[in-house]
Amino acid sequence: MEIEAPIIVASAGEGRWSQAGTTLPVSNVQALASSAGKLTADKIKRYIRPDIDAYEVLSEHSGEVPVIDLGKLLKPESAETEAAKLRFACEDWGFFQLVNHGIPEGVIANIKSDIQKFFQLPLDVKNAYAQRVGDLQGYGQAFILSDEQKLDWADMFGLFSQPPQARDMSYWPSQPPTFRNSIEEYSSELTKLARSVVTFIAKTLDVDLELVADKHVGQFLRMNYYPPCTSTPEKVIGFSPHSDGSFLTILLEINSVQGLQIRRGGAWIPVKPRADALLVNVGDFLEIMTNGKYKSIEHRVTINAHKERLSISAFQLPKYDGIVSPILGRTEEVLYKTMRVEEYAKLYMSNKRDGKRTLDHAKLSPI
Ligand SMILES: O=C(O)CCC(=O)C(=O)O
Ligand SMILES: [Fe+2]
Repeated sequence: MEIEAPIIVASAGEGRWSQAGTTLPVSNVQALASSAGKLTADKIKRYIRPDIDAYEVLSEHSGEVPVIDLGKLLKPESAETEAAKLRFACEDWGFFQLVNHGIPEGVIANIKSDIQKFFQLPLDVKNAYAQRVGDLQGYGQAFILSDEQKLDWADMFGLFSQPPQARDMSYWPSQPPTFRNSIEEYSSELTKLARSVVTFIAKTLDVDLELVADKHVGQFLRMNYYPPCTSTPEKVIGFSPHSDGSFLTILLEINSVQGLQIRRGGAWIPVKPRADALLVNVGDFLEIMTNGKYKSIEHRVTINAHKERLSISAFQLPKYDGIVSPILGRTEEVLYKTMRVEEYAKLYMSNKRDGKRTLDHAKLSPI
């Protein structure tokens, strides 16, 4: 089996956002994982992370991730209490489970089923899709740690899906046959949902709604596939620690396999997947805009010895030629620089994703 094929990572669509990063050719991990017998020490070496245990994992707190009910935010009698919870979630956790989100069950079921089918396609078929969009560049997946190239145990496929006028479905895989339709429906539902969440977040900030809501204009969707790793799963990472280079991210955990962990108080808290929720997190741009009041929290994905894990991330993005500035810092000490979105995006793509490096660049006095 050919395992040195390029990773399924690509992006296309919304003009200049797609020029910010480069795709690095790395091995397809799903194929590598299924060649278990041939998974030699040498092959697995690039995936081993000696620092994986640097911080404690506190599983007993995994049920504490805040839960926000969109239905309650929409009802006048419960809106105020729920908005207070939303403010706390953004300030204190940077993450929340969104329930009663209103996305039709059928839309979720279709995207889940089609993404699972997509990753079951033969490697050469998936690679053909990746190569088709490859020259338009995308997210890389290799990390340079102490002179040695380290890789994440994941395959990814990502494309811009919004704004609608920039959406070109022909870049999306046409297999399974219902895939493009599922993506289109999910993407447009998510765009509506993101606007509503952004509006509620803006209300919690006590600033001109337009200042915040206008910042969210585009969406990048990325499917993530983490194969099981029968050899040393505890030393291999699915997704290196990072914070998201987005305004907000909305995550659907496709097959409810645990793996995502979020940084809190110097430890990692595993997130318990909830089939009835979407997981929302504050991204770097929102942290900058709120002058650090709302936190873009570091997170990572661990992997499983026996079960594959699938997810789809929807990054809500600001205008590429816009500016991001700490609008809430006017009456207090300003902690972040005013930056061009393009400048930040290029910095983000060029950095290894070890924690909050890119955000540190945006701080006036980096810690
Ligand atoms: O797969 C996950 O649960 C998280 C993926 C993630 O952190 C990302 O796409 O930025
Ligand atoms: Fe992330």
